[in-house]
Amino acid sequence: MRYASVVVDIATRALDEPFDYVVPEGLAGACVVGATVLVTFSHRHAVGYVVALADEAPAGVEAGRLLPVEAVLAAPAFDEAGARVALWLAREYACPPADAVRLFLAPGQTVKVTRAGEGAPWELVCESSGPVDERWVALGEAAEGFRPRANASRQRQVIEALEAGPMRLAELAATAGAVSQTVAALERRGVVRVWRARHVRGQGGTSLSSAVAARPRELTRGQRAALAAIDEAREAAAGDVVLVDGVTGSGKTEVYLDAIEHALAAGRGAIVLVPEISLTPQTVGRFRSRFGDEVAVLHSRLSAGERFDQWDLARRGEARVVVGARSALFAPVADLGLIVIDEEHEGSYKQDKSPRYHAREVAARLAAERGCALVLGSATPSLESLRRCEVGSWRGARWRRVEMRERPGGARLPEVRVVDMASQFRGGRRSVFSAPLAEALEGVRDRREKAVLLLNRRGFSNFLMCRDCGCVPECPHCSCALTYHERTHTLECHTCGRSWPQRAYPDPTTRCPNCGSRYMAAYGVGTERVEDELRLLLGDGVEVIRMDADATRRKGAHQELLERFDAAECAVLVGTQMIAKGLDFPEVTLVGVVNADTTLKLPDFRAAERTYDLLEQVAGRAGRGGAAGEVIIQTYWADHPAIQAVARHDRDVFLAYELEDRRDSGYPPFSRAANAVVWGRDARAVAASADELARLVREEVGGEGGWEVLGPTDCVKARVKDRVRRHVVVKAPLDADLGPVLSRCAARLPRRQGIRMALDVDAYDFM
Ligand SMILES: Nc1ncnc2c1ncn2[C@@H]1O[C@H](COP(=O)(O)OP(=O)(O)OP(=O)(O)O)[C@@H](O)[C@H]1O
Ligand SMILES: [Zn+2]
Ligand SMILES: [Zn+2]
Repeated sequence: MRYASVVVDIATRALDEPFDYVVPEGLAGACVVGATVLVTFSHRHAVGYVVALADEAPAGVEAGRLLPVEAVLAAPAFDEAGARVALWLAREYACPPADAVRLFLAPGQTVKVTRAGEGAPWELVCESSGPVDERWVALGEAAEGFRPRANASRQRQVIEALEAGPMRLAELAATAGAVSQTVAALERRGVVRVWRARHVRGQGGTSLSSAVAARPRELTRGQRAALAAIDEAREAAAGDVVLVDGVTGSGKTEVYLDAIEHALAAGRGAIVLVPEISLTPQTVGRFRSRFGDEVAVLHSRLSAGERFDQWDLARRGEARVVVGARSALFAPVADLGLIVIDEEHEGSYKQDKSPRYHAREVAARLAAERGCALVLGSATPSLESLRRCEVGSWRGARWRRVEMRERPGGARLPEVRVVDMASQFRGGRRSVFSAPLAEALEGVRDRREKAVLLLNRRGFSNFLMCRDCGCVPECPHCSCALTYHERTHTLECHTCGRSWPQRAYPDPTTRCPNCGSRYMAAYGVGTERVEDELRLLLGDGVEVIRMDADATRRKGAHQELLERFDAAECAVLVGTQMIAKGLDFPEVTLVGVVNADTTLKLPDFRAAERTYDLLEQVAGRAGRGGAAGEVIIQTYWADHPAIQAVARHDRDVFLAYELEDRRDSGYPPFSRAANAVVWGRDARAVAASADELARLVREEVGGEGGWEVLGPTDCVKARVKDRVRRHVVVKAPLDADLGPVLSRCAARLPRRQGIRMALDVDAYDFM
């Protein structure tokens, strides 16, 4: 007899353990680890996932009493190693095992057991995105004379992509986004042809020729050292970690490409994670031009069907390199040799909804389970990774750091100038641009070059402030400062999305809600104001491109703006955080940071680290080509170590200050920190639950060394969508079982109507 350990997936109940079932003779072939199965659980049908198999009945269980697996519903999506990682993830991040297992399932494939209503029969619903799309697309007869309308940018994108030759529809979608409707429209006019064909491997001749062309001339010394370390780690097959600590533009991506090539040559696959925002056609193109059809791409802008196709290419072994955002980590790449996480310091690798896992930590676990190497790359590594490399190991794996300090071809890091805005203001200057920055921008215009201007956070500092009492209007539902939008004269809440006409808030005469003063003035700057002042300063001869959350809301807009910037002769790109990452435009000679400080003042222990990362990354956009680059940082806190470190290209200036602070206050990387948030409409019930939770945790770990329970207190965002929020912050030693402790306490909490709770282990957001 075979026995299956099954994670049962029931929407209304968070079960925290797998359950055992008997595998009937007839299902023995199909009921393997990773399969989706139908079982009976507390007198009803339920979907489950097989996470382990055994030949003996589990200890302490009478085999005859076990229920059978009733049917196999879907082919396996993960193997034993995947199952072990899923169960570990659930424990580590205090989430139900079913949530963790679902990360590994085929995208868009859901199997549910539902019923129409109380008493109605249970029904099995299988939704799947179907088998791999074998459709091909090429330019058709009508392509010659066809001119897409000016606003049909998708059409233009599709046609441009196809000019290089026929493509699989799925591949086109992976580079250009969701295109099915565009392709259908073009097909009706004969501009493109679509046909079905079995994709045959090894006949994609085009990718091979470009592969040779794309190879760099010669690796730098740092690149060679990094590559050797990665090869060694992969061959050791023990989950070793290599941190590629390379200055901006030092050629980290080239190292990943070579390392993957070596892995493929050794018969092993690779997974590459990049932040969603950096997953542009350029980035994907670098991988495709090297590895052609071996590459599958996974990201959230694909339709469910397109994601399934890409995922299935990996499962069938046709694509051995998967490039994608966070969730690509769970792609079914057989014989994995390498996991690469680019920009490993990025906060977006922490998922902000359940399961609240951190891709870096899960990748380390996967690497250990699969016996592959983990490569972390960044110009500004996280303090956690730096610390582990200094210690030399973490959770049984070896961690080592390789430095790449030079840019290839002798390109130098840009000069950085810090401008003290307080003295600019005292000198009577009211513009958002200091004198040095204005002058530098004029220089860019006169020399017909390009500049990048960073505004720290969209509209964060662009709020109304009372000049008499300092009061800042807040959202009555979310207790955070309202953002002032000049164009529309509205005040907007960026937590819940509500907005008010400026004149209607707080009253028609725009008086201060606190003291009644009439001197309410817009404070700080938003991207729109910078855009306006820029046009005023530079006149018509310079293209000004604004890139912020508003300008990129539409699908594909982000990419179009970057292409406009690329194509322009002389241009300034103005934007928020999203312009700081990964842009590689050699003609950029000036980077200006309009307001470096806003993120420094956030109530979060990582505020200084985030500011340092952002400034160093954006500074790295300058001087990547032949011409020397210049960076100008405007700040009210010129002496802050985070800013001084960037000015001097010396990370140690920042580390010395920051590490001492973290050690003193007992925060990561010297400890772990979790955030438990309780929310609901009833403030008293919220308070009671939060109090109870804090008490339970204190009871369980109180007196143990290294543990500390803070709160409960109101969250910084104390109200969101009319829910009151309180939280408890728990600090624990590095080797503590933080997740299990919190789950146990949460399970003992008395249930209260309408009260919700989120446990965030190793949290990144404490607001
Ligand atoms: N050995 C080399 N010889 C010549 N050019 C190279 C070499 N390695 C990389 N390059 C080029 O240098 C530029 C920067 O390289 P790459 O994008 O890999 O750097 P990066 O470290 O990933 O940058 P960032 O930190 O900004 O993301 C690219 O245009 C790349 O093609
Ligand atoms: Zn006031
Ligand atoms: Zn709000």
